[in-house]
Amino acid sequence: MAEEKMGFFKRLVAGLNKTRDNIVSGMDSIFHGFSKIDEDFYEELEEVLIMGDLGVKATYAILDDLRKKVKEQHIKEPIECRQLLIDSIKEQMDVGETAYEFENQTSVVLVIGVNGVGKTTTIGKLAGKMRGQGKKVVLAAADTFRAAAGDQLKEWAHRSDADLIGGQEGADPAAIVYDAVAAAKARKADILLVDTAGRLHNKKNLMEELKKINRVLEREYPEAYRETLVVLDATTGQNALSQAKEFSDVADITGIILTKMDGTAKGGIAVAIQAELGIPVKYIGVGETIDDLQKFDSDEFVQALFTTEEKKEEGEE
Ligand SMILES: Nc1nc2c(ncn2[C@@H]2O[C@H](COP(=O)(O)OP(=O)(O)OP(=O)(O)O)[C@@H](O)[C@H]2O)c(=O)[nH]1
Repeated sequence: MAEEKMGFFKRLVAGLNKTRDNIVSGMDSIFHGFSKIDEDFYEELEEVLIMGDLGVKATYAILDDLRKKVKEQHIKEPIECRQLLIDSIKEQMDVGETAYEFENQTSVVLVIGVNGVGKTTTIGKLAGKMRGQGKKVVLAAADTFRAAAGDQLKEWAHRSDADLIGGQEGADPAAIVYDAVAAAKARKADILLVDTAGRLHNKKNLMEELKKINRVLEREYPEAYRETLVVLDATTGQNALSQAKEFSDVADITGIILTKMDGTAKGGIAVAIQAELGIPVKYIGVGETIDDLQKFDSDEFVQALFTTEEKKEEGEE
């Protein structure tokens, strides 16, 4: 079947193959390998969850919850823990309903992320998505630190049919944002997407830069709905989690975009991010083309993760 014909769920199931091998296969062999629920059973589960990048905090919370339910419901068979564990992961990931309000009104979306995580590609995909909904999109190339960043964004602006402002290497990012706001207003844009730098090794400068940009936006564009998204590379696992933590120290993050979820074994990081930080993963990147950005739904994610070979057929509809 052609890739583009695959249903959303089936694509998600397929994209999570390596993560599934990493987490669910290990769990299933524990469920089948143990004849009773004892300390060794919990210890082995703990190892699988930690190795699966769910993070220490979420792992402990999930196992505490499992122990509680096993006791309360007088569970005796290890295999009965499978569904309890699925429910528990979903509960830990619960961050309430994820809002996408910026899609429905005049808005400014600041996009932050360190080099190489897929920030530029993601902004291009987002621009394409918004253009696809008939929206007028302006891109602000305010990541002026890296020489090629502006050129790369220009290419994506062309591909997604969005207007581009800025991109001059070494220019003041806040000045670019100022110009971009003027352009967005003049052209009656629905969405202004701002590509900002994310140099975590210099947190103080980053904080100052974001403050300056925020001041410009508050002053010049108070009517616009605000969103601040951090782009993280799922293949970096725990590193992505620590980047998310560091960024949340310097900015009011409203959502995460996890890139490269296609084919990574470290997709469990989505659990760690939502469970530990309470910040919603709003989109996942599932490939390199303009259409490879999907809205993220944690229940669906956990369901897809635990969909085994024989159950995949059901998910294809
Ligand atoms: N497989 C896959 N590749 C992706 C995804 N998102 C981005 N990439 C690739 O990751 C690489 C880095 O993406 P960029 O957009 O250049 O990354 P960046 O964060 O903008 O990095 P700089 O431009 O260096 O700041 C590119 O080769 C992209 O095609 C994704 O969801 N899946």
